[in-house]
Amino acid sequence: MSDDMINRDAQPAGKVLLECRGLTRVYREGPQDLTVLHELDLEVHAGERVAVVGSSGSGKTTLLNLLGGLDSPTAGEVKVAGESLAQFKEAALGKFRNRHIGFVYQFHHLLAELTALENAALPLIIRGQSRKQAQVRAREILGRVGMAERAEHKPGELSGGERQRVAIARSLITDPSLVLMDEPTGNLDQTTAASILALMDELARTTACAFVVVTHDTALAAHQDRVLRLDAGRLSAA
Ligand SMILES: Nc1ncnc2c1ncn2[C@@H]1O[C@H](COP(=O)(O)OP(=O)(O)OP(=O)(O)O)[C@@H](O)[C@H]1O
Repeated sequence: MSDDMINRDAQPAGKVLLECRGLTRVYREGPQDLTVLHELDLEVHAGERVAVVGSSGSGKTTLLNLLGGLDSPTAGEVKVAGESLAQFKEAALGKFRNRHIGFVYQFHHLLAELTALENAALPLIIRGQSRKQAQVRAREILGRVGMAERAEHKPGELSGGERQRVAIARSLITDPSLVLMDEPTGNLDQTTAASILALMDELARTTACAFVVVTHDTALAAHQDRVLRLDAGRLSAA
């Protein structure tokens, strides 16, 4: 058995980092209710990587938003690191997110007027670190996603894949315990996508960071420890 397989087998024994019980999201639009997630249960362990696949409109982004506290469930509960997200008021939730959760959005959400370095450093500055300290760490993490040479460029001067790599660096800079990714390799060529996968592997192994990755990329999904399919509001093994 390779070292890689030994590590993968060991991961589910880690503590439960993310827990959802009876998670339900109903959109009330006009006369008809749209139930996108229906009493969904999910557990993700520290160091585990889970892919969520499903057809367009099946509710993958809705699920990710609930897991990260960007949206509130109609019913049910999300716990991250043992804490129920529902207990937090907005400012406290923001702090909790900054401490525990990294996001990579489908559309990277970088700030246009900041350089790649400044964008990647931002979560640490929000957390109260000095600009200088934050930028040293940002330079390091940009190096890990192959973006050291482009650190001084603004998003408008970068390609789609380069912007995505900056967004990934920004999501990882706080050493989060949970990273939520919406189509992280959507814009990337195979080589860059492979380097992102390698980085995720290393982080899951060395920092016990857990990943929930929404994707249509079958190679990316197959690379995760578990693949779940979202269909008719429920999750099942794919
Ligand atoms: N704010 C909203 N109000 C009403 N309906 C919504 C809202 N957001 C999403 N929906 C609907 O909920 C369903 C799930 O949307 P969601 O974006 O979660 O799907 P998805 O699986 O991420 O899709 P895709 O793969 O196309 O990105 C869709 O039918 C969508 O139209």
